[in-house]
Amino acid sequence: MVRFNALWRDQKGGTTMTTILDGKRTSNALMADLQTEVSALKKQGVTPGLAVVLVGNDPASAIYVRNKQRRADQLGIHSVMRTLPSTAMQAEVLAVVAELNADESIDGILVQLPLPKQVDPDAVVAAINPAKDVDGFHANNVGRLWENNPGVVASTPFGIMALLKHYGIEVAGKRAVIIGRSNIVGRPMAALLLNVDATVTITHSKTRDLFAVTREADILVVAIGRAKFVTADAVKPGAVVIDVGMDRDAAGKLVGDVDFDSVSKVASAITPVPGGVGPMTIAALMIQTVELAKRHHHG
Ligand SMILES: NC(=O)C1=CN([C@@H]2O[C@H](COP(=O)(O)OP(=O)(O)OC[C@H]3O[C@@H](n4cnc5c(N)ncnc54)[C@H](OP(=O)(O)O)[C@@H]3O)[C@@H](O)[C@H]2O)C=CC1
Ligand SMILES: Nc1nc(=O)c2c([nH]1)NC[C@@H]1CN(c3ccc(C(=O)N[C@@H](CCC(=O)O)C(=O)O)cc3)C=[N+]21
Repeated sequence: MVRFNALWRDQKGGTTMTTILDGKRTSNALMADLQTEVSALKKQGVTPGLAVVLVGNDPASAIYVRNKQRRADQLGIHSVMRTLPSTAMQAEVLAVVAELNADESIDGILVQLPLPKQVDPDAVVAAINPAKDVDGFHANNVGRLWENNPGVVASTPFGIMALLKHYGIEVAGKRAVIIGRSNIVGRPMAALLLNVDATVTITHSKTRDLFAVTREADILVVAIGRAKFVTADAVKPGAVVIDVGMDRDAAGKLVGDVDFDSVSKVASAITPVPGGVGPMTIAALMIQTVELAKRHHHG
């Protein structure tokens, strides 16, 4: 069921309900379907295997690691965690990746980003077997995405696309604006939206008059890493607003990059934090781990 909260005023001055895009509920629904698939695979003697490599102590990574472990356990996905200290050298990280590449019980490998500064993320990502690259970060998989060929894609953008689809939000022909150009969110998000015929603009810290650009958006995806950065004056009335941020406010509470209270009054649909993009990212990771396991065992 669609949940509503505020009323927003449309361009003709009428009032309309705002849809809260509930990532938690949507994720639970997708995981119920995936459970059937995992159970069927297990009957054939195949247990999907996921390995997570965590180096150091990034706070957003800590949340991610905890929640995906819980979901993997629930589904019966074999999940292993390799933790290295923040002082680990690049060679140690590469050695762990090599070991997981060779491990037959592992279908998907995910290296948590960011990595400590002495470790080059490009070198680590390049070392992952592209067939086990469940995050879709390897250049082979990034290339396939931009060529609009099927393959694994970054979990967060994949999860966002699944959420839009679940709520029946049309993308073709729409103006999509993304704030942020990271390899893990902004860039793959742009490619996925482009592949379904949105007109896409990517903005970043050097963008001039940022809010003039974001006000053009029918679909606005925000992945910056600054608490409540996007306020109502950045948003066109009726826009769909997707908040990727995992930030802390002054009181230490988990909040997004979007000021939910003001923006939910102008948006037609908006994701909350928590309970929006985060759970969809986990769902996407589980779906793609199972997909890789199927490819691995059945070709
Ligand atoms: N819910 C989830 O599943 C996930 C949540 N996250 C969260 O999303 C947020 C973003 O993550 P990530 O993409 O990895 O972050 P990065 O730090 O890698 O990228 C941030 C981007 O935001 C841009 N930016 C920074 N400040 C501004 C500004 N003032 N105006 C416009 N653009 C700006 C940067 O621009 P420039 O390139 O010019 O520096 C950069 O492109 C974080 O809070 C992170 O924790 C991340 C991944 C998954
Ligand atoms: N290689 C890599 N891939 C990533 O996708 C990746 C990463 N590294 N590094 C860190 C960021 C961050 N990230 C999150 C995913 C889910 C939640 C999540 O579950 N959020 C819940 C939080 C609920 C709670 O408080 O527990 C929610 O929003 O509802 C958070 C953060 C993925 N990232």
